[in-house]
Amino acid sequence: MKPGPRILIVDDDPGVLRALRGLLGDEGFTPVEARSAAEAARLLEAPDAPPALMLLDLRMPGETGLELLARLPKPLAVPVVVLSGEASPAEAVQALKLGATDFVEKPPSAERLITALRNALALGSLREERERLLDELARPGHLVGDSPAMEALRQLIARVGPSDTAVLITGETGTGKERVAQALHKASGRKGRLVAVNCAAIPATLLESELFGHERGAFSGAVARRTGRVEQAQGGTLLLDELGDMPLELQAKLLRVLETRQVERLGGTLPVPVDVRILAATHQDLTRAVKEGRFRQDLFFRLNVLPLHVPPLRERPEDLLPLARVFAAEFAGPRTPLVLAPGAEAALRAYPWPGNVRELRNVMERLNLLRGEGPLELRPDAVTAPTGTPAAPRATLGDRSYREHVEDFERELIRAALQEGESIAGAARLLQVDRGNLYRRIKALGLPVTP
Ligand SMILES: Nc1ncnc2c1ncn2[C@@H]1O[C@H](COP(=O)(O)OP(=O)(O)OP(=O)(O)O)[C@@H](O)[C@H]1O
Repeated sequence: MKPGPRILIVDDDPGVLRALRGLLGDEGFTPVEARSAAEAARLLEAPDAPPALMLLDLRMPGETGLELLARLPKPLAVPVVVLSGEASPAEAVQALKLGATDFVEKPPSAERLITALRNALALGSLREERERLLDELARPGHLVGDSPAMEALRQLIARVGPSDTAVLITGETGTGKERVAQALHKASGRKGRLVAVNCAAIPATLLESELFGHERGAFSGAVARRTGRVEQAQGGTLLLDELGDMPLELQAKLLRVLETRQVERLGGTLPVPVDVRILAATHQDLTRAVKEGRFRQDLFFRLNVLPLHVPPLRERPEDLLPLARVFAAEFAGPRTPLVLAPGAEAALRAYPWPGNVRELRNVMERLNLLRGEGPLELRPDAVTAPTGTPAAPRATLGDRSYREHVEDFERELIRAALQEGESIAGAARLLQVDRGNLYRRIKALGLPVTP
């Protein structure tokens, strides 16, 4: 039989140790004993068999339980249940503040003690699970997901990452193109930074100097010399996000940089050699843009050497739960597991996710904000609720705020403009607003960029 979890019992009283040893052994735990705080500290650090939990007496001669808790690194490496007896309630509260999970009065009732130990162990493994998930999310370029499509993407990234060739990353809005770019940069082993430029968010008039930099006095307002993003990515990777929105004349300049591997700052005379790997991302159909004369064919060929497509989330349902779990871990507190209500997984699969992974992340964030005490429960209505279909305006707000009503209206207006204008630039023209501002509103409202 597999030995049960190791419980480190810390008490100076041999009688108590003996009684606890018997009780815990009977319950299937593996007791380990320490008669002083110093001995406990040593056992906690044992690299081969660290205990799963520490049951700690507060009153001990020499270093007390509280003193030991105070000096252990935080967060505590193992859950701690304290035994308070002669110790005052104030000391027990102090122990909880120092990170103990629970306290049990001495002499403990067997039932109360075993429940406390089991709860603390369950909490400990939840914490570990959360740490693991957060770790997964924070690892730069790590792609979460169990679908065959994600696995294929990971393999492709490992293969093409180390080359210097340009990569064109395509996929709907929010599918994770930027995350794929981070993965490619990491796999490239290039020493420099990954610098991202969003070609749709920067006004067309500023994009050139943003990319290529300028010399002092190159234009009115150029009060100092500025290096462009291409140069900032020296030795690293430049991600041109929303490339389909780059104005035609800049496309020509970009092509020159790709061919000559040199940039010319605005107002500058000497070209600067650059060693930069170019990645481009777009949700647009560039072949169509080429046909319609909005995108240069030569640049398209140059960038399309290694096309990499990120499929929409609705085509890879196996990724839904792993992603939901990492986002739950990201937003919810350490004691909050994700609980799936009956029908929740089916609802996730049935929903078309027009905003893809970003939308799923928003759903998890909203769920966490609306949660009271208790677990983060994903119910089917979390995704089936109509998103932002505005009710006919009434003079009352109902259960929604003024701001939410206004945002609903804005969402519908922008959605319609995107549909009719066929791109952000087209929608901006229809609405007579600045393209960069419109782009930011689209993101803030959680709308898909794709018409
Ligand atoms: N496989 C994944 N694993 C973990 N996080 C992901 C994954 N895919 C997407 N995300 C997260 O979802 C969000 C949206 O992803 P990202 O910004 O990369 O999408 P995008 O395709 O570049 O969007 P856009 O077209 O709007 O620029 C980000 O918070 C990103 O970290």
